[in-house]
Amino acid sequence: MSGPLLALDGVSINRGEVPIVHDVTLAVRPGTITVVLGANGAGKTTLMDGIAGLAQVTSGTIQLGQAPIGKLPTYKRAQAGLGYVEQARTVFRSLTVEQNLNVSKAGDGDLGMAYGLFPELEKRRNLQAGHLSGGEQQMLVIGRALVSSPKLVMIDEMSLGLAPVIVRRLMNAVADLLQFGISVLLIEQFANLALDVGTHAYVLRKGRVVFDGPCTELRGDADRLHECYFGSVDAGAGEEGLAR
Ligand SMILES: Nc1ncnc2c1ncn2[C@@H]1O[C@H](COP(=O)(O)OP(=O)(O)OP(=O)(O)O)[C@@H](O)[C@H]1O
Repeated sequence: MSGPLLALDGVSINRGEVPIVHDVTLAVRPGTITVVLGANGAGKTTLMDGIAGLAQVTSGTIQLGQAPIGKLPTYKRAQAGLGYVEQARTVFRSLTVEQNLNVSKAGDGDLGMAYGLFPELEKRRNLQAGHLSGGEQQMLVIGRALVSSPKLVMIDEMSLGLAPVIVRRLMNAVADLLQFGISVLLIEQFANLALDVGTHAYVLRKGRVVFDGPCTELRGDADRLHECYFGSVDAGAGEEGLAR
């Protein structure tokens, strides 16, 4: 496929009656990790929720491959090949690892990719998910998104509350997804980690795209990143993610 796998054109999204995301045009090319960055409250999660059908898209178009998916219910977007790892790291605590994966399995999906990416999970397949560490629970949540063989996975802030060494392990796994033919749209609070694995980056500020370019343009350039996040006036709060 030569065109983008996921293409948004002029997309605006509301939360209830409140416009949050404005006129976003964005593309994820096949075989790439595309990164969405921005300060707290910039609208990153709302953007992903809109793509998944969990927040109201008020204008614009969303295409997955050749198919317009912007008016489909969430489960049909998932059937069309869209996986979504939401920010809340929710597992069924009393079910085993394998049962958690099977719950998410659609049709002839299988667990091979999840276990291939995270051998830790295969070793603990019969353990109740509530006994997993935070990092392993995040692996399980990502693994659940893989059992339906998605074309593209959106991952929202998988690093929340996890130690840096675990975050790096997860980032490596995200990079490995490309070998399974899965492209990624990644929201990450630790900008530099995301820019290390990503190909293309967008930065959102107040719901609008203020940067659209290769990750290499932002990698290691704290001043540029700061300006994208906060503009030249708002400098100050919420910079903890920029340093890592
Ligand atoms: N359910 C909701 N109802 C109304 N407003 C909401 C709702 N969810 C989020 N918002 C508001 O939308 C704005 C964008 O929030 P969103 O979670 O999309 O940003 P974000 O960039 O993902 O931030 P964070 O990094 O904090 O998750 C914020 O001002 C937030 O208060």
